Amino acid sequence: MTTAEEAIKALSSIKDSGTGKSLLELGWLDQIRINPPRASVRLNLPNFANSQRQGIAQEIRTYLEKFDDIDAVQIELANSPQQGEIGKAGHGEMQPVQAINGVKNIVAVTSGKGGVGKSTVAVNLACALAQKGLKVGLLDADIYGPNTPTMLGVAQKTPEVFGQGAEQKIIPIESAGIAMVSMGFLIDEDQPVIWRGPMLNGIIRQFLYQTSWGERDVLVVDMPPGTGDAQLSLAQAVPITGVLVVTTPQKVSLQDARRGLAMFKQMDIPILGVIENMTFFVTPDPPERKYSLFGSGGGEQLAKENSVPLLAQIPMEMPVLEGGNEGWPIVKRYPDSLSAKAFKELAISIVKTIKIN
Ligand SMILES: Nc1ncnc2c1ncn2[C@@H]1O[C@H](COP(=O)(O)OP(=O)(O)OP(=O)(O)O)[C@@H](O)[C@H]1O
Repeated sequence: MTTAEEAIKALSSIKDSGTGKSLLELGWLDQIRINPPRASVRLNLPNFANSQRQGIAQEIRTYLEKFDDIDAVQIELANSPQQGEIGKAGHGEMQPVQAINGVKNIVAVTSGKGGVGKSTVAVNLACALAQKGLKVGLLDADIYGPNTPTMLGVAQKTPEVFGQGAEQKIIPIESAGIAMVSMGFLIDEDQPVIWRGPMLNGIIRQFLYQTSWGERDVLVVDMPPGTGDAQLSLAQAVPITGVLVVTTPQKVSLQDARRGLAMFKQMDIPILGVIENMTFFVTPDPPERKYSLFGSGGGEQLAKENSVPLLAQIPMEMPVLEGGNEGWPIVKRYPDSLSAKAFKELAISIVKTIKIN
């Protein structure tokens, strides 16, 4: 007669497709009862693994039905305390955040509102960090506007994938000394995409764990704007070193940025600081004049309210936009411009804050 020990041994070869770790090791197999011809298994999956539920259940059935005396396998779901809760997923007592092998720091670039320059900041910060000799990765998790491939001039490329099943790995695209992967490589830019929570979870986890990142001092993550499933998925999956909140100076942008910042704060994830973009407009023709097109003081106010530093004020300059369109980030194209200098100073602050040598 099949024993519980034999069943556990058989099930120990089922792995989480994200980390490659066994379900037993992860504590996702909560209870196993063997009473031939019946067997029952209780799963205790964290929210982010819900997209794998059906696949895991199928694998459990396949393994247990191989025993001659078992022909009915029941799968139950444990009531996970994490269900639906925006809790202390990142740094508190809740299980399980899993680091990415070889990745020392994860910095998420976020904003409350779209179009404030989050991707521009993520790309230029990544470039400026790489220019300082750091090993940098960039994960573009912006499902609604994955435009970092365009900004880095690699929109036509497709990353290679090797291996099979849970062992599959994505090879990041190399550009400007950065290893990057993007939602933009997977979806058609011109087609609207409706992402449901579990799908989004699965894809973000694949990008995190099934990318061959190698050794990285920093992985910069360009988040979608807002406070949705993508933010939650990231926060529940990996230990985030800190978050950078991008805003423009005006009040309407600030209100959204406040919400974005509050979400990460609520999850106990450190806020590294605020970045104010488009602080003033610099005319392309001399004499150099500065125009505060969007008012002033917004970034400073947000930083003060939350007792975090205002890490950078990035001017609005035509070459930033041109560089973005042409796939040639400003820190590389015009390293002496005011914006490039601001991005480089930002990189220095980040290196100091997260203590990378
Ligand atoms: N400092 C700047 N000076 C000039 N243009 C800028 C600046 N920052 C961003 N832009 C331009 O503004 C546009 C929006 O920027 P970006 O795509 O970085 O914003 P986003 O917040 O990531 O947007 P989304 O929410 O769509 O992802 C881009 O065309 C970009 O080149």
